[in-house]
Amino acid sequence: MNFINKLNAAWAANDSLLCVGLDPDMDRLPAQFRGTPDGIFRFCTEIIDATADLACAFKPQIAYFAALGAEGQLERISAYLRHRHPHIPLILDSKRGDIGATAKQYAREAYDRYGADAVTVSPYMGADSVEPYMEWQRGVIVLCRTSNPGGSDLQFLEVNGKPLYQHVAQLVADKWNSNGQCALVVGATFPEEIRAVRAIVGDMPLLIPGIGAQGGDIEATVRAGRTDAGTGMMINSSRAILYAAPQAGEDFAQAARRVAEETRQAINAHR
Ligand SMILES: O=c1ccn([C@@H]2O[C@H](COP(=O)(O)O)[C@@H](O)[C@H]2O)c(=O)[nH]1
Repeated sequence: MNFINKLNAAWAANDSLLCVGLDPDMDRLPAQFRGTPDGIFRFCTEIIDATADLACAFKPQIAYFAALGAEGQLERISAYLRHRHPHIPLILDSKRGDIGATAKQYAREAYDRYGADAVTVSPYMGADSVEPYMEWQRGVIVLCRTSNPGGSDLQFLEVNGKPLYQHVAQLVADKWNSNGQCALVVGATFPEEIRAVRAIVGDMPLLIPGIGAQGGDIEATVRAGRTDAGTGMMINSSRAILYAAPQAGEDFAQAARRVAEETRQAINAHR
């Protein structure tokens, strides 16, 4: 099943637009997972099992694995997700961008090594830098209006009367999405920009990081980004779920589940 079909099915099956981010930070892992050879694998798979019926996608950010030399554990996490929860898409957040020959290797890394259903890419180097991803017939999620304040430095520059991020949205909608495999990253910290992007791209899915630890407003995000069908979004939360402070009697996975459920409900209240 291709990425968009799988995403549509997960939205419906779990009644969820919540994407659970997998950003394992060694300094914040529960003590039992630190300093062991497979601690990241065990932590992430417990989070996956605790939230798989509440999520429309999982999004590992590759830096958290690569920085620790834990790419092998990410491979095992991806295989685990495919085996145990095959209906939930895996989005590899790697934001690569390079010349075509190198992009071909990055695409292989994402789709073959990690078996990702979709991968985030930077549009900055243009069409030939994303073409190798398109050849795989999987999901390609292009950075458009990122959630960080510094994203405005370039993404808000006026070009021919409109901000650069809107040109990116238009380019992806008109040209790069010819096989219907694209999505865009737009931050929850910028709901007006979500609204503007939605108006440009129709029903194209949006990956929306920035709620939870970054403080984005869930209601404003959902109102701005929902499609007529009440879907169209993968609203990501990573740290707020992974490191939810356990309440009395809870363990870390139960706390993660509680926050994931609260977040899903908060999103669904405005769909
Ligand atoms: O514009 C962007 C693009 C990607 N991210 C990534 O999403 C998560 C957010 O984590 P939180 O803990 O929920 O803040 C993280 O992996 C970022 O690299 C983003 O935040 N903004």
